[in-house]
Amino acid sequence: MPAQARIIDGKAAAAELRAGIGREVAAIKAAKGLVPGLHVVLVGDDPASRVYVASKEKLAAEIGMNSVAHRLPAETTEAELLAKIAALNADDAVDGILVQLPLPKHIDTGRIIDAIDPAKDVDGLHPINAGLLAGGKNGLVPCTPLGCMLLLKQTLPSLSGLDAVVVGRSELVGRPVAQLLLQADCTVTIAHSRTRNLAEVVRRADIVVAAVGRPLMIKGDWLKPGATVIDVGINRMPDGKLAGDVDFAEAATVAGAITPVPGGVGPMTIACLLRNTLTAFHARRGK
Ligand SMILES: Nc1nc(=O)c2c([nH]1)NC[C@@H]1CN(c3ccc(C(=O)N[C@@H](CCC(=O)O)C(=O)O)cc3)C=[N+]21
Repeated sequence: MPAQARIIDGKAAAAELRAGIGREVAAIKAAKGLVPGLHVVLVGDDPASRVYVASKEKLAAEIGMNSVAHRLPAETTEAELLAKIAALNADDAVDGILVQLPLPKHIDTGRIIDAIDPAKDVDGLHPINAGLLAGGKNGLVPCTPLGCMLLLKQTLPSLSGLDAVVVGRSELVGRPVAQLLLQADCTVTIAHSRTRNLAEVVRRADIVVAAVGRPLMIKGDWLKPGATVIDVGINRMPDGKLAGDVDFAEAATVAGAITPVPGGVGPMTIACLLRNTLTAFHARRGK
């Protein structure tokens, strides 16, 4: 069967978003002589993390931000990482701090996230930012959920009243994207590994956000015809290729619109990280 769904071009949307941020960065530099600074902390040498951090560094530099990667050895202790974060918190030139996840097992991730100044938490993961989001008074909002919403808003004329099903309940994606969908007046269901009749639940959705980390889990016949599908999954397959959480080949024959992997949510995540860095800059020292 031929693909019918509109392919949502996250790569193009992200490039456009970055170009706009680049123009803002240039204007800030011209007017104030200040350069927003994004600092990414990477502990250890996970190959996937290395690639992501290099990509964040490159794209931040491309739009004229001050982009610094702090690469720490895998043996870095929790106390040493906390000291690094305290130094970045205290440095006025640092607008955004992102600690690349996952961290080595000997480090308590929650303790590290809690130590980041919420005003510099461009990942939006600090409990203060998560709490603000849950209350509908957004501080810094997690990048991937923000990217999902921008793609949805450019795809659909209105989100109000639509049935949205989020598959996955992670702190990084599932929970925050559900909050944003609720703010956009969707009727939101958060499904997860214990959900009964998952296919039936997903079939009710006008909007499906798949964020489970299980390759090709969501099949074409799980979808309501015409549904908008946002695939957050980025799974490395045995053949080396990337696949989403949605079976794209099947889903594209049923959905109204769908994000590809790669080229969908991933590039938007990084663009939204740059957006958040600018937001943090404005809130802290853009006044
Ligand atoms: N503190 C923290 N914040 C994160 O936001 C975070 C993190 N840790 N750890 C890892 C995950 C993963 N992540 C991705 C971002 C962009 C792409 C991306 O741009 N992907 C390209 C393909 C890249 C490729 O070819 O490998 C795409 O989907 O088109 C992927 C994955 C951010 N993460």
